[in-house]
Amino acid sequence: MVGFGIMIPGNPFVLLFGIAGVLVLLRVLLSGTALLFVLKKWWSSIGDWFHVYQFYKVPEYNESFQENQLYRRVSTYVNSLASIEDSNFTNLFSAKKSNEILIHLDSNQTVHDTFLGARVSWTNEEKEERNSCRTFVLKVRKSDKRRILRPYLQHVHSVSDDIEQRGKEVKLYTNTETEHRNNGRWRSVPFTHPSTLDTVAMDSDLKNKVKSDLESFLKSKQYYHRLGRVWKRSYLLYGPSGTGKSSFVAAMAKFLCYDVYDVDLSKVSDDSDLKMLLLQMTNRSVIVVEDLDRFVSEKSTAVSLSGVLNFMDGIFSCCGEERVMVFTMNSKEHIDPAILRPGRIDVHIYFPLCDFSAFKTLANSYLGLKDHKLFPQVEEIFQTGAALSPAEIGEIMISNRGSPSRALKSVITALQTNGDGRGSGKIGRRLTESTSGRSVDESGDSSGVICRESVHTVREFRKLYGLLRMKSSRRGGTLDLGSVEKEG
Ligand SMILES: Nc1ncnc2c1ncn2[C@@H]1O[C@H](COP(=O)(O)OP(=O)(O)OP(=O)(O)O)[C@@H](O)[C@H]1O
Ligand SMILES: [Mg+2]
Repeated sequence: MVGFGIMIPGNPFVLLFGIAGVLVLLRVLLSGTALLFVLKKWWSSIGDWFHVYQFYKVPEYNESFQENQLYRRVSTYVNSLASIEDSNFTNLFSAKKSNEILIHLDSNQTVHDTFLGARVSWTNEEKEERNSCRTFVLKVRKSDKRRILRPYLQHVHSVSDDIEQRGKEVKLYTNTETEHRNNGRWRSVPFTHPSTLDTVAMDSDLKNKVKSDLESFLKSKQYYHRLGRVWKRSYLLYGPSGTGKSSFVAAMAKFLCYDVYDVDLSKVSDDSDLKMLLLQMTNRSVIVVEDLDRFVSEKSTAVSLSGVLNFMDGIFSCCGEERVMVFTMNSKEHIDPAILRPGRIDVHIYFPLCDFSAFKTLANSYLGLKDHKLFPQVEEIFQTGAALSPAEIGEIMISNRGSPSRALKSVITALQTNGDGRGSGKIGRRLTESTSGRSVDESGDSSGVICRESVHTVREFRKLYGLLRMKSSRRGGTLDLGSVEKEG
């Protein structure tokens, strides 16, 4: 009889070699199959039986609903780990550079990391419940925690700093409805508005003043702190529709390299909701409230006037630093004087309809024209008081960009038919004023924006623009050089 059996080699080395060979063969066969994944999971659970772990939570918001900066850093760090590719669920996004793909950890997924020989893991916890915020949970072996925790968190900090510096992308935040308040009220998209301070047509003196005002603001941390003031500055941009207010806000944010928070008052449920939104904004940001006059006069928001005033300079607005607040409106006429009272909004900038000088700037940028035989005719029409908004003129130029002569003729026709009288009295309004009690230039140089209290500066400025009569605006008590010119 011939028996079947497994031949066991007598030499132990041959035996070991054989076992190793079988394991390698198994590994090769199993790689890429679900079985390997299950085995790995078992192996890690067996490891977990032998260790005691410490868990650290990093929530997105702190108990006062302010953004936890560490959460943002951890998120940047975790999404940069190579091991994220081993996670079961990830989100893929196209990056700013068109051929780059970004991988982001999906909710409730875990990613592993090693540091100084210790193995740690991060889980991106996201609960379905209302009002619960997103949290990263760090898992560290108790035996490793004393040795690695501090240096590891420092490592997370410096890596995320590095990444953020390399690819700082300015973001535009918009507030969501109250019902969607999970994970905070702000949603962000990359801020890609094409406007810059160079592309906005406005009086070059005025533009330079605003530029130097912003520059001096950026350098004034110590100055504001010495005065016991919050390091923030507010601007009111007002003027007819299509004169470049929104474009200028975008240009300011780009110039400062700050994120933009665009507050939609129609989506704010009440005054305390507005405070909450303010608390959830980060530092180094431009906070914009567009069309404030409309919301206040039409009462198309649930926010009260006192809610708006508190937002501007109340105690809650002091919870952040290095912030620029910008309010836009079409006219100051129907606005409550409390909003315009001196000191409430630091700088007021008027955006006028197009005059001949602004027209030339637009013709240069839209049509590449420095001069043209039709320019004298255009100038003549402007002198009769005809005016259109830069948006209207820009539109005509864009649609006729193939033929500069046709574009200019169309502008002339539009000025003759639609622009009659709209521009009268506008020239003197291309001014800025400050109600903060300080010249914009912190060195005390009065060449900056006008201060309400600094009467000499105001007079000099008025002389400069040929405005000899001075009058306070009817209700606000704020200097409004534009209305003087208009009425005078
Ligand atoms: N001063 C300007 N210089 C260059 N382009 C301008 C200027 N004003 C307006 N435009 C162009 O017109 C369009 C509309 O401008 P924008 O939205 O900034 O006006 P606005 O003052 O905010 O108007 P509204 O009061 O209706 O919100 C933009 O595409 C912008 O490029
Ligand atoms: Mg606008």
